[in-house]
Amino acid sequence: MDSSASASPSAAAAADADRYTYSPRLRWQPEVEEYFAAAYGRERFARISEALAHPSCYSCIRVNTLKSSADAVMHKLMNLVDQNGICGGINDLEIGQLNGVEQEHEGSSLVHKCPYSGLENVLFVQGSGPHALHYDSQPDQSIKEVIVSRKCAESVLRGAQVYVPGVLACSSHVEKGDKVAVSVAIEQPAENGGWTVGITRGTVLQGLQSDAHYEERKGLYIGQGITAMSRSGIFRVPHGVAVAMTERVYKLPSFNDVLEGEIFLQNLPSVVAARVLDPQPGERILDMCAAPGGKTTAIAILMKDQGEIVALDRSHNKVMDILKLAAELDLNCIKAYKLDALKSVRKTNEAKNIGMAGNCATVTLAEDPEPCAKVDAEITDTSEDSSTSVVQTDNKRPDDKRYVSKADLRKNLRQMRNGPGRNNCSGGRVENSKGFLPNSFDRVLLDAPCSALGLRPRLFAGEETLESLGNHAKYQGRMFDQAVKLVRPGGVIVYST
Ligand SMILES: C[S@@+](CC[C@H](N)C(=O)[O-])C[C@H]1O[C@@H](n2cnc3c(N)ncnc32)[C@H](O)[C@@H]1O
Repeated sequence: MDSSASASPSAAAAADADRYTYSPRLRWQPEVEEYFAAAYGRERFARISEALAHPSCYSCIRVNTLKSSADAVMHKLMNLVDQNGICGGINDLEIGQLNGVEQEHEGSSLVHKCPYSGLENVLFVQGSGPHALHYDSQPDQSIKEVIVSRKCAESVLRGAQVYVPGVLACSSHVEKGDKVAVSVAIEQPAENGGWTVGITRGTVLQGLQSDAHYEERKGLYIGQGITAMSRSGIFRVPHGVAVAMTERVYKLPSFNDVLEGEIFLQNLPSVVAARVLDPQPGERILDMCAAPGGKTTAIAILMKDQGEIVALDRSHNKVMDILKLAAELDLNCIKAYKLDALKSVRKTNEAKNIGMAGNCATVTLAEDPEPCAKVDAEITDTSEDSSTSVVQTDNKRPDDKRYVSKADLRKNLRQMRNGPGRNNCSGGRVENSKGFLPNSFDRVLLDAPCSALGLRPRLFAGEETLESLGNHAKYQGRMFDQAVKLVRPGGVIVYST
């Protein structure tokens, strides 16, 4: 490289070996680091912190047992590994090293059944890493490079390709088909006491020490790949693969479009949460923070798609995600609604006023000619208390767009008695819910939103302060109060985070 041109070849090689490695150090707010070091012990927290910056070396797959069996899927996955190497191009030699012996069939050694009782629907597919990589360069030429965002790098470490929006900077003169080293730009302390990435998208790299964040990227190389477009293309087109990874620090299975509808990639603790809830066919279940629906669909499958799962999320688009996933897995017992879980207990006097027998007053009716998303926006924008503004109509002006007539409410009630009909399918629509009566669910899953500090790999943890961590706990506590009210006496609540 230019920067080491004046050094001896062996010194330059040593500097390169040091530079082109993956040895990230997770950054925390100093107060948070101190807090955890005191809580866990300094050494243990250092180990936790180091482990968080690396991905898990296996993928966990939940089988949709309504469509297939664990044995059948295991067989198919083994064949796929043998035929296509879904494990990101692990070659025979590495497979042999991974298992200590030369393997004739990769699949049988890489796909395993979960050994824990009650989790017979779970399979593990083994990946490998970290691998020490050799980054190629032409004699007398600097290595061509691409710098990606942290989020992009976290996905690449889990097996994804580099997509266009994730690229921050690129060497000059990169053409389609060039081999590039891929590194990641991570937030650094800023002068104002905050954090900054400090690279403007489109920055040109010269392979010099004067390049953007040259020093800081030492030890942050996640692999090597072939560019799928030129430098100008990467910064011109809105989407698509920018770099197809050929060598990775971590080789993990990629399940893009593999056995769609038959399998779902899910972390083991999430599978366990649904299992512990132990839902029974025919029951009424509430999943309070449900998107994108991983646990909701696990629950539906455990219930053999019989009964009712009410899946809530406060985000319109995320409710759409739940509906899409349910459709993909062919599950019909899931009803997803947009609702702030902090307001999921319906006020009982309101229910009496409108003679509600059930619990769900969907604001948007099947016959409503306006897309629900529009109604959502109106409600969210105009009222702090979005869940109550719609039905308390008596004091509303007739021209108020949020006004819902008694006829509408009666229609709504009829609809509830008769079932959701076509309105239950996604079709781009999302229904609002008014909340639910106390004691009205057999089981409640509260998978509360959290700091996500335990999600691996995590390359930066500086955004959380002690105050924000404390606030998560308060928010979670308020949700738990709602869950307690909604479960029937003798019912079950599972709290997971
Ligand atoms: C941990 S994720 C849930 C993951 C989900 N249970 C699964 O297994 O796929 C937390 C979810 O809570 C939602 N959320 C956050 N605050 C909420 C609130 N007040 N009411 C409803 N949903 C909320 C977020 O939109 C996010 O989708």
